[in-house]
Amino acid sequence: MAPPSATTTSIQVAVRIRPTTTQDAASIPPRFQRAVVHPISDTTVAVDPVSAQPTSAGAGTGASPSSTGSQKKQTFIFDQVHPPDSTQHALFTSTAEPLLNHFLEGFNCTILAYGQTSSGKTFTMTGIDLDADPSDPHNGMGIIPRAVSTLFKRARALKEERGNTWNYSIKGSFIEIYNEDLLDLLADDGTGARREVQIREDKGHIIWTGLREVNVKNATEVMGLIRQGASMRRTNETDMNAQSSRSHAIFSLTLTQKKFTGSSPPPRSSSPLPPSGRSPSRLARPGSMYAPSNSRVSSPTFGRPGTPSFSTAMDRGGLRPPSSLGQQDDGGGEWVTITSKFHFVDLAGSERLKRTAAAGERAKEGISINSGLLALGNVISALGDPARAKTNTATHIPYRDSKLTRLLQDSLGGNAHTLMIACVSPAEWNAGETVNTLKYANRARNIKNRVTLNEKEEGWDDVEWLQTTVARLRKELKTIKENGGKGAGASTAGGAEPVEGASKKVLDQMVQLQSNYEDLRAKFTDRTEELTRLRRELAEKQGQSTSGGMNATARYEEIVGPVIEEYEKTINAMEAELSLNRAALRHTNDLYEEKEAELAEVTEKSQQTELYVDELKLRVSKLTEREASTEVCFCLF
Ligand SMILES: Nc1ncnc2c1ncn2[C@@H]1O[C@H](COP(=O)(O)OP(=O)(O)OP(=O)(O)O)[C@@H](O)[C@H]1O
Repeated sequence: MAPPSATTTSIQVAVRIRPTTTQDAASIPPRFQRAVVHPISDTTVAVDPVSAQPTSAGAGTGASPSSTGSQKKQTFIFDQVHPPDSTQHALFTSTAEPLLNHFLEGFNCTILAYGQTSSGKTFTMTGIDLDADPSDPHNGMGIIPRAVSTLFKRARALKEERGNTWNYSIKGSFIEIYNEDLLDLLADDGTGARREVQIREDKGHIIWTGLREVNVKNATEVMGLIRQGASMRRTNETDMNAQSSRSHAIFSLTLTQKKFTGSSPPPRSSSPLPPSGRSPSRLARPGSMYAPSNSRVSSPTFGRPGTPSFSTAMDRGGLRPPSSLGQQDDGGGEWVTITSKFHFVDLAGSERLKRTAAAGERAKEGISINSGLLALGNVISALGDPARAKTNTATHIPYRDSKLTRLLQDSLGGNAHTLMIACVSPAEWNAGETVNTLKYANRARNIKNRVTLNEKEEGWDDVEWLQTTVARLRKELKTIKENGGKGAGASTAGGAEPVEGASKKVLDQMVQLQSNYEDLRAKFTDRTEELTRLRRELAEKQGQSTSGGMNATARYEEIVGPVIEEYEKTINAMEAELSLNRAALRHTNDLYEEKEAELAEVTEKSQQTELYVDELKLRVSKLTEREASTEVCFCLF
């Protein structure tokens, strides 16, 4: 269920009609080369009647044309229609650019290029002239490079405007689905082997695990990743496209923003990400901002559930030993993390195997591509079913029928602003596929997504943050120890060791608790996932039972029912244990604070003693001076 703050938004659909290409001239029989797809307005496209029923292939392909023909002109309405002469820049500004605003606000976004083989999907998403200037409106760069360049420009401007109350980091990943295998296009272990990526579901949200996410600092670095991934992607020559994509590819950007919510600006040292090259400050968190760039990670869940806030601890000075802070955090606020994902999806083209003259491996690829697209079509059909929208009933959506639909679950009917670009060829030869594409795209317009801001306060549920905090505290304790219990930067005369020892003990306890907490959470997630799966299967069986098979369903219920019950019990127990664990962590944190306060007190006393000693020393030297001058006077008399 979407959180109450979620808003409903429809999937936007833009159609792009590509111009006639030289490949068309070479591969399409001349009499079927005429353009039959025309924009009627900015939002309407028409497909002319295909009167002549082409029967022979010509052009040496030996294949049949795609269309069985239509005697009527067909028109379709979309959110946008782009004619063959629309430039890459114009397409970008009207489709991707507005989505970048949502992305920067913290919403997930997806752009999906859909269409038959050779309809211009890769040209639209990636384009050509990849070494050119992405801000130049005249070159052939596609949506991804332009979006990346714009994103960094905007992020830099925001940084300048907001100063140290806001920080960001960006990561890129690139995967492909090839023959139903999900592979990491950026994984490079030197062996040339491709790494598999897994899909998990956590409380209804899709998580991709095992993929390499690379920290990127500028558009040039992102372009490097795109080139690297594109070179790994399976492409091949078919009769219809000299460089046909044989896999579905998804390039993703993850934007992590840290926002300070206090009324007054946070102290410089509490900024989680230094603007440039500075080493992380002592309050830097979470670790992901500084994660080694080649780390293998799990993607963040979309719309993580609310967590008990850690703000109270932070407000009280939290885990910061005041003795080593050096400055006060009197901003009275807290850091909030906003994570958003932008998926750029370039699907492999739907194709008629006969027409692309596919055989052997090519045919296998084609079948796999088509089955993924078929599953996508079924998901779009189910989600876009007008009856479903009207009655608001929960229909079964067959996301699990393919890796592609599973991956895109959040983008289709889930938590994302999604734009589909339906790419079509203008030629009569392709009219059948074009009409199919337009029908699917039209149906996709009915799909409603529920978008919500992926915002969370740093807190007890944020393992990454807890880890960084513990690491930081350890470092600080070490500093205190090295300074002989004086605290970082303080000059005291010792006396803090016993308190420091106690403080360390509490900290160790906290680390232990945190690790237990993590284990427990992982188990909890697994059980919940299993339970969701069982429930869904049961619901499916129940759904099927209306069309017969009552006995089988009853038997299934008999078997699965107790298992579900058992899982529910375990999950309840785990939830209780998790909350106990959180309470223990909180309690330990309070203890830690107490010890830290004691340490600060001892440190302060030591400082006062030192001052007192200095004062005494001064008095002694003054007295000595006075005595000496008295002696001189005696001599004079
Ligand atoms: N808008 C356009 N302007 C100029 N050329 C285009 C345009 N769209 C596509 N093309 C050209 O058409 C050919 C096929 O395009 P592209 O490879 O992008 O198709 P595709 O849909 O990705 O195909 P596949 O599914 O087989 O990978 C390419 O040579 C491309 O440069």
